[in-house]
This record gives sequence, structure tokens and C-alpha cells, in this order.
Amino acid sequence: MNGMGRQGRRSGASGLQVHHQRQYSDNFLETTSNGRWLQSSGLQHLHPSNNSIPPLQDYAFYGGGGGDGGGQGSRIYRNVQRDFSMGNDFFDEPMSPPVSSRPLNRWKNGEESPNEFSPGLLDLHSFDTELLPQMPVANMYNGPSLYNPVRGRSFDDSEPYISNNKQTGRAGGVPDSCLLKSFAADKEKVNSVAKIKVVVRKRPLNKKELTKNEEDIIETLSNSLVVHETKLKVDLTEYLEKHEFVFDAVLNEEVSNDEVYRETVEPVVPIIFQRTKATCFAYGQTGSGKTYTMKPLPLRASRDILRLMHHTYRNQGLQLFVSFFEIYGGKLYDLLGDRKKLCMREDGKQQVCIVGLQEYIVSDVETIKELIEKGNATRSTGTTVNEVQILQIMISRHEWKVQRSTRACLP
Ligand SMILES: Nc1ncnc2c1ncn2[C@@H]1O[C@H](COP(=O)(O)OP(=O)(O)OP(=O)(O)O)[C@@H](O)[C@H]1O
Repeated sequence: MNGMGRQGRRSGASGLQVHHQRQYSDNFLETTSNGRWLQSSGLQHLHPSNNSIPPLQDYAFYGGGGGDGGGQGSRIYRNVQRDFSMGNDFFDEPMSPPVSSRPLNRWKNGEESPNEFSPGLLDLHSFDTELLPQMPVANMYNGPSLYNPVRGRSFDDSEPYISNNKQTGRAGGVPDSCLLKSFAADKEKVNSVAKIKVVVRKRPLNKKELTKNEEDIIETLSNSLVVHETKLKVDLTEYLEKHEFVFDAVLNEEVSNDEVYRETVEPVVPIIFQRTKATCFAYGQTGSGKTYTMKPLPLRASRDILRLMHHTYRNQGLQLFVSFFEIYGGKLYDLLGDRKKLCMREDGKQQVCIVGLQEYIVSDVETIKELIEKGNATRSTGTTVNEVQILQIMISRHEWKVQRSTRACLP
């Protein structure tokens, strides 16, 4: 969100969510089921037929000032998103026709073989996961706990969350009756945590706004912000109307990108080792700071994911896959695959796949950085209403991929 003057600016926010996706379409935005998916993903405002659900900024921020893009009092805005999601596909059952053959290290090696690089299928099905454990997972980041085994369903076990807790508890010598109570309490606690976390970031006034002597009309409080809107009485005297909006967290203009990461993505990182997918996206008006906010997040997340893979989950044959695609004008394009047009398909189990999406195995942050730069260079630069870039970071067991690839050959 932005520091705003008084002439018609609104703002943006970033959020996290876990979602399901089910649709079948060549044109991503045009089907009812896509609409459902977009809605469940918090992207409903991208659906052309959906005028009923206002995007957050449509009611939260308006009448702000200056800068590019925001006309005076205008409710028109560029609905651009910066998005990345993380997850794993280590499920008990195959969720979709699997990747027939992955472009293993294509980017690194700069060579292709027909077997290795034919189009794959990316399973976008999200496990109906435990809730985002803000409370439990936050604890994992106290000091060296990042390296401790995480609780819940993970690559370490195939037992449900509660069983794993039990094991952890036993190791600590807690009596069974207490354990049962504590498991129940834990489960209840997790169940009571929201799946979606909305964080608003205020950006400082930019040079243009400062030059114009515009006022900052946003006041940030701990988890809310107040918009000071100037209004005119009938006798043309000015008065201020205050509008307060509450969010899960509000970050003021002094907050660094590191703090944004800690507040938003860091707590989710261990969760993706627990059969879950997580999505973080930013939305807001042009110039509101989406790129500035989102750009550092994937690399920081990758660093933590790799650290967990190399410590807590070492020797488990885990690999990290990266893919990057764009939804542009209602269609999908592979940003790491020469902007090839992709399509979404639903398999026999009604799981959604992106057919032909290139995925790259990565083992270091530097390579991920290169891939992101490559994707950014390929992305659209237009000013359309519907434009989303989605970077996906996925953890998988190599053998699992191979197993699933075999199934892909079946009719
Ligand atoms: N929190 C911040 N602190 C300092 N500068 C910021 C902050 N947020 C944004 N900016 C600056 O504001 C300008 C616009 O930000 P940015 O490009 O991220 O906006 P955007 O929402 O991605 O815009 P667009 O939708 O047009 O791509 C940039 O110059 C950026 O450096």
C-alpha cells in the first residue's frame, strides 16, 4: 500500500493463501470452473464475468493522490499481480497425469534431448491442507528451530498430523493423557488459524508526490490503518473523514523487505514440506509497490527451502523444481519456455494440470535467480487489465516423479 496524497490514488496489498484449483480450459479466464478456481484462489477479480466481488483496494483505498496511474477520484486501476507459489507434490496418490518428461537442468546444460524435454504436466492440485499455522510455525523460526524437524505431515512420514505430534511428544516423555489433550488443543489451534493472511504494506511518498507537497493520508496502527479523507461541506469548508481498515498485519513505510518476508512468507516455508501448497501474491494499483515488495521474496524463500532440504530433510532425495508462467489476456504462457502458449487440462480425477509447462531442477539460489530474471525478461510489458505472473517453486522426490512419469504414458 502506498503513502498517498489527496488526489486520487489507491493502493495495494500482499496476501498469502492455500487453494484448490479445478478447471479445464484453453482460455484460462473464460469458464465457470476457472471462475471458481480464481475465486478460491483469491483472484476472482480477474474473472471477466465477475463484477460482484470487489477487489480489496476497490473499497479500501481511494481518493488518494498523485503519481502515475491514478486519476483524480478514479476507481479505474490496473489490476496487475505479482504472484508466486510454493508447494510439493509428495502425495499418497497421483493427483494428475504426471510430468511425462521433465526438462531436467535444461537451463543449466543448455541442451535438449527429445526424451528429456518434451512437454510435461504440472499438477496444480492443492492438498486440502492444514491451515496456515501462523502460531505453530512461527515458533519454528525461533533461533535454530528452522533446522528442527517440523510437525505435521511431512516428507519424513506418511502419518497424519496428530500422529506425528504424538511421536514428538513421546520423545519428550509427556504422559499419554496429557499428550491426547495437547494434540487436541494443537489441532484445534491449527484449525482456528485462518487460511488466508492479508498483509498491507504502506510505501513512502515518492519523489513526485513529495515535490507536489502532497499529504500522507494514511496512518498505520498495529494491525489496521486509517485513511484520512478530505471532504467538503456544503459551505465548501474542508473536513476530514477517517476510515479504519483492519488487516492481519499492517507494515508501515519504514519496514524493510526482510521484515516483509518474515511477516508473510517465512512462516509458510516449513509448511510446504507438509504436503501443502502456499501462494503469496501482491495486488494493487500501478506504482503501489508490488514489484518492490514481491521481487526479493522468492529468493529468500528459496534460500530457506534449500536450507531445510539440506538440513532437516537431507538424504531424502528431495529436489526443487521451478516454473514460471504468465496469465495474460486470459491465456497461459510459459515464461521459461520461450513464451509458449500453455493450456489447462483436467484429468480423469478432476485434477488440474498445466500441459507443457517447463520445470527446472534447481539446487542453488543463484540458478533460481537466473530463472527469475529469464522469466521477467520474457513477461509481457503491456498495460492490460488481466496480467499475472506466477512463479512456482515445488519440492518433490525424484523417484516419485519418475513413477508418475511412467503413468503419464498410459492412455
Ligand atoms: N516500500 C517502499 N519503499 C521505497 N520505495 C518503494 C516502496 N514501494 C515502492 N517503492 C518505489 O515505488 C516505485 C513503484 O513501485 P513498483 O514498481 O514496485 O510498483 P508496482 O506496483 O509494481 O507498479 P506496476 O504495477 O506499474 O508494475 C518504485 O520506484 C519503487 O522503488
